[in-house]
Amino acid sequence: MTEPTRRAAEAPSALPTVRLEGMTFGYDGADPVLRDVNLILPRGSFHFLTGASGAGKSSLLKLLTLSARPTSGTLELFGQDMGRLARGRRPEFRRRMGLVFQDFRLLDHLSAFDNVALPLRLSGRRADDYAADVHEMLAWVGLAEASEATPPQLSGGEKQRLAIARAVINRPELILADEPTGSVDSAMATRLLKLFQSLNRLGATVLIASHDEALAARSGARRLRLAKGRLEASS
Ligand SMILES: Nc1ncnc2c1ncn2[C@@H]1O[C@H](COP(=O)(O)OP(=O)(O)OP(=O)(O)O)[C@@H](O)[C@H]1O
Repeated sequence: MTEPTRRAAEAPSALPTVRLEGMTFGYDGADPVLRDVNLILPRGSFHFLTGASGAGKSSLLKLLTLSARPTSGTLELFGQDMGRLARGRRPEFRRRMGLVFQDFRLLDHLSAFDNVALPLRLSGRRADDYAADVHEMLAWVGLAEASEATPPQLSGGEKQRLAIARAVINRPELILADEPTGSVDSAMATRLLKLFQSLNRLGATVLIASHDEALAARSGARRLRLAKGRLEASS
């Protein structure tokens, strides 16, 4: 099976895809779970974010996906200050991201094919134009035979692979993935890592949050580590 064929992303720009400065975040007035986080993800970079359970990895991703707002500090995405962004413009920025959630968030009433096709349909592409791309992506994540199955008919690992296929089908500029290999065996984890690496080579900025230190080490990606809400570069 060949790697997915994709057009190269836009030309690089000097502005980083993500810039966080002095960011602190706590849930509903509780003690901060993230403290004074400074982070720059240059355009086209690939980072792994590791850290113990409860360290704040998912919380950091929630901030980057605009699902939560920092208590203090600055968040810039694609060169724009999110603190000044009108609420109604958030979907516009989210559409530039491919999101892989820990709980998958698939649409149970749609087939695997239609789950993956959804972002393409929403962006106005026609079914006869995108069908081959969807089948190619399903094949890449090992779900060629399951295109008509609905998520409840799939195993945990298959759902995870489907969620990844849906997140990246639209060639997002920024891929944010929360434990994207937590439900698959190590051979599939390596295969999914290759998918993220090939999308990164085509220009996507990638941040993967994972417990899997061994996969992070094998990835060759830059490493970030959260410990008790504080971010440190680990290599
Ligand atoms: N919705 C919430 N409301 C209140 N506290 C929360 C909420 N979500 C997470 N927390 C708390 O924030 C802290 C960081 O949690 P978070 O889920 O970000 O960690 P994590 O590193 O992603 O953990 P894991 O690897 O287990 O997914 C934890 O102490 C957690 O209990």
